[in-house]
Amino acid sequence: MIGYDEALAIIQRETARLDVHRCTPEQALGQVLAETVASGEHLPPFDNSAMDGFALHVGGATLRTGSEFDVAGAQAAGDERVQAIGGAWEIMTGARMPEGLDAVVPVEQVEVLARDADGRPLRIRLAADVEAGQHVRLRGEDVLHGATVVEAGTRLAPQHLMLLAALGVPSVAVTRRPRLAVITTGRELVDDPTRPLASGEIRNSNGPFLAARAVAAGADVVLRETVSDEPTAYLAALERALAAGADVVLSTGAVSMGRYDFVPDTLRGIGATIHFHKVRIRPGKPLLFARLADGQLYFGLPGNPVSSAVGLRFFVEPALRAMTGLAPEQPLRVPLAMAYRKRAPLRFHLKGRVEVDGGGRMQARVLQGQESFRILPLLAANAWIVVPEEADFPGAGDLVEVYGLGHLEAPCIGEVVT
Ligand SMILES: Nc1nc2c(c(=O)[nH]1)N[C@H]1C(S)=C(S)[C@@H](COP(=O)(O)OP(=O)(O)OC[C@H]3O[C@@H](n4cnc5c(N)ncnc54)[C@H](O)[C@@H]3O)O[C@H]1N2
Ligand code: MOO
Repeated sequence: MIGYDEALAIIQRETARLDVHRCTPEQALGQVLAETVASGEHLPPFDNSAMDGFALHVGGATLRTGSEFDVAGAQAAGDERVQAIGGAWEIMTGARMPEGLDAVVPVEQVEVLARDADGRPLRIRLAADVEAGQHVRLRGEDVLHGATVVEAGTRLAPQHLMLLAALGVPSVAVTRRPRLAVITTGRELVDDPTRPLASGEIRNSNGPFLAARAVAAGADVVLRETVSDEPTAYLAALERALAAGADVVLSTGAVSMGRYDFVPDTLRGIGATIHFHKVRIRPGKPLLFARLADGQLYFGLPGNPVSSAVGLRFFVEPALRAMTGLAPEQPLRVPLAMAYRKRAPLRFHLKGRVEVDGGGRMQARVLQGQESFRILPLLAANAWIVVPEEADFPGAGDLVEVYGLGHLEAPCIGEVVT
């Protein structure tokens, strides 16, 4: 049986970047940039005023309170380049600075001494000193033409769209979203919530969870089906998954030691390469990772609900990152709130809460109810706490690794709940 780091290295070795296409930045929201974007424009594109007021020429000295100026013209946002020859120019926020002027005095710091018949100011007196450069936003002050603004490997968020729009970037190169299929196995499973359970049946909770988590992880779910414990029914579902274009197929159940655990043998029978089966982790030890004959990745997740969640979070999500060009994750390291004794020399993935104590310090608390069939404690969890194989009894205050509930979500920080 291999350890987690070895398993992760195999997944990364076996995972290739998906193809790249160009689309508008808005269409690329949530996707990962495949090429670095450099600015083709200055931002701001011209020197402009940060205030409604009057533009002046200051030069090397300070213009003193009480100085008076005739108003030579007016500039509003959208007005084109204009040459100023002395005097004050009435100016609006965002308007292009008249050439030759280098400062703006806000309208609140000016006394208007005379106006024309339409109420436009003709002469002003300064009610405050004015320094060169004040309230002027310089061309290229935010972004210079040619500067790198978004690196390849960045997942585009709304703030990237704001900057790319400000710079007039019409299209970006992004890696397409991975397509994923979920096949839940087990003749005990019931998908219809209105159907009463017959003896021995349970409801399928892995299917809806994994499909929702896969979407939150940046994948498109192209198929979700439940099959009985019949290899033929399973193979038919797998064929439909591949026909739907899946890059990654997940199944739950039928990977352990039971008589109906048909997934490994059935995969071998269709020419899949099984890279590993069973990892030194809890929960989720019987996890299987394979490559199908046509190159698609296959994750056989154990059937217990939390085992399937751990399999998705710590095995499938790293593969989705590698497929889209996101760098491997870095966990937070947070002190444990209370000592935790592990019951086996395995790497543990624990339902946890990151909390802030009374002194404002972060702590990670292992929740009650760690068994892999227990779903309810997941609702109190805001993070996964990972305790490595070699640490058997980490004490209060020892640093442990903390991961968000999904790879695109930072761990939340909650209040201490007692
Ligand atoms: N003799 C051994 N038995 C088991 C071992 C072992 O090493 N030796 N490992 C245990 C561990 S750990 C796990 S995890 C499970 C994994 O079993 P399978 O992946 O083969 O899954 P199933 O047996 O089909 O189901 C396990 C469990 O999960 C429930 N289940 C399955 N699918 C769903 C679903 N879609 N929604 C909700 N619950 C589901 C299923 O009814 C079982 O209770 O094996 C242990 N046994
Ligand atoms: O490791 Mo199993 O995944 O304990 O439930």
